Amino acid sequence: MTRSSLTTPPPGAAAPAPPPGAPLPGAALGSHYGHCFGCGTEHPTGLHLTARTPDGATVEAEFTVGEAHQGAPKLAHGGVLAAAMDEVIGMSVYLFHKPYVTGRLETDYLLPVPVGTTLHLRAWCNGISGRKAYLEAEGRIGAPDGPVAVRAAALFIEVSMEHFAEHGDLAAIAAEHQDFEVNP
Ligand SMILES: CCCCCCCC/C=C\CCCCCCCC(=O)SCCNC(=O)CCNC(=O)[C@H](O)C(C)(C)COP(=O)(O)OP(=O)(O)OC[C@H]1O[C@@H](n2cnc3c(N)ncnc32)[C@H](O)[C@@H]1OP(=O)(O)O
Repeated sequence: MTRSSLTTPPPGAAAPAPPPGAPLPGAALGSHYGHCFGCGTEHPTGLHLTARTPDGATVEAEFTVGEAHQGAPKLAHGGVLAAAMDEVIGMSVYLFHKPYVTGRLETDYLLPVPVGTTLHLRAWCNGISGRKAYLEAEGRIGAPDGPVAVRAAALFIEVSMEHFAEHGDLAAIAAEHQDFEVNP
């Protein structure tokens, strides 16, 4: 992965162990919000990612490229692929049960991804330092060990739940998100 210093963890930044109550190895992760473009089941043209954690520390998901996701004819739009990376990375940092948002997302596009392709996504954390989480993801064509089409490195920043309250309904977020303390 070609990455900048901004998405490279500083020396000594390690990924913490999942906290008590974090999803167990093998657990499905579900959608964090029905209208989310990445994982929402109510979104008409979203990515509809379904994810699980094989080991409690990484996230795996699949995304099948549809007609609604084209950039060039019959090829996935690069921004849509970046959204898939953003989503699966967001799910992986959510394993630590704190709210984070994307600060920076760097993406390498290695292969074109045709409509109809199922991308096998994987994301993991390379380290956390203060409010900054350093994460990485890849998308492989057709199978978990297929050719790598997309790679991403990201810096996510921990925020308070009030970050979401300014524009959204915190009570509704809390109702969907039993895992998060609204007033920690
Ligand atoms: C819906 C409800 C959900 C509720 C619960 C969540 C559960 C989730 C579960 C499952 C997730 C599934 C996946 C979700 C979807 C994927 C995630 C997205 O797409 S998120 C949307 C896109 N991102 C934004 O909209 C951020 C917009 N930006 C901001 O709000 C601010 O800029 C923010 C919060 C990122 C930082 O602002 P500051 O004021 O809090 O903090 P400052 O001091 O500026 O930064 C802190 C440190 O981070 C560095 N930093 C910040 N941004 C940086 C950047 N872009 N590049 C490099 N460094 C950056 C700064 O230099 C600073 O570092 P130094 O402490 O000084 O060392």
